[in-house]
Amino acid sequence: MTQLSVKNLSVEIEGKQLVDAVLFDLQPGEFVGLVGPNGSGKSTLLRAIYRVLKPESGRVIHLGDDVWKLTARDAARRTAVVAQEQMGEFDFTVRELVQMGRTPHKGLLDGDSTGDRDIVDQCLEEVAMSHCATRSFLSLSGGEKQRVLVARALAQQAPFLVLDEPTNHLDIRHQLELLDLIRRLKITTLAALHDLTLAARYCDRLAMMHGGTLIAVGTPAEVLTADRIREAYGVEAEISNYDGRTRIDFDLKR
Ligand SMILES: Nc1ncnc2c1ncn2[C@@H]1O[C@H](COP(=O)(O)OP(=O)(O)OP(=O)(O)O)[C@@H](O)[C@H]1O
Repeated sequence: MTQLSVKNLSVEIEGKQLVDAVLFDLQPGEFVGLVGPNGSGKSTLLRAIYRVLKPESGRVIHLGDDVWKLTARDAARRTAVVAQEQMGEFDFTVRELVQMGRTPHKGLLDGDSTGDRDIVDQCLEEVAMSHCATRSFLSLSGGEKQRVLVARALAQQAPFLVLDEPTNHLDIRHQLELLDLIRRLKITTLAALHDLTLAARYCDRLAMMHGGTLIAVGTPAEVLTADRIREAYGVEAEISNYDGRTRIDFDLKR
């Protein structure tokens, strides 16, 4: 069964078409990278998928149900999100913040069970942040905050993960570790990514946006061609394959 179907999704804000009739499917366990230049509509598309921005038309079907018709609680059980503007202003400890990921699974008056605590511990461990469990979230560095937000999303144990530039703020080691973790967990994931080389290496498929439309969906090798990179990003690209890994050299001019 297809896990997620995005059907002719269009988003308009103040009369501007930001996402135009986007159509694609995600299969269970797939890691799909959403790529495209600044302002191409990646975050807007993701917001419509995780129910923050109501689409003008089209539908988002998750496991057979229209996500816009689910209750907020049901939606949170199905989709975990690491968004860009989620850093928050209220101060919690790292552990409290990750515990919030368990909320959709609990009743109004339920405390934290041992099971919940174990899940929180394990998620902090996954992102190598256990040593900061009692620290104030606001005192963390940008990259540490990002990893805690990933831990919170993992603690939600939703079958679908949406990440908006999850490697933002991360140093190279933590970028590799995070992408590796997502691959290992085999949760169906849609992630906006800027680094095309890393996207090619870790994603099963890529979806490329340009000017609000999806211009290509396919394997990294199918999507990342010099012509398409020129069309979307306005740069020249030389693509090579070294030991089965895609390498891309970029240039402003040929
Ligand atoms: N609330 C809004 N009102 C008006 N324009 C908006 C609004 N939100 C986004 N836009 C515009 O829509 C376009 C797409 O923005 P979006 O954030 O989806 O792009 P993106 O591909 O995620 O970009 P980036 O790579 O820079 O994060 C941009 O031109 C942006 O300025």
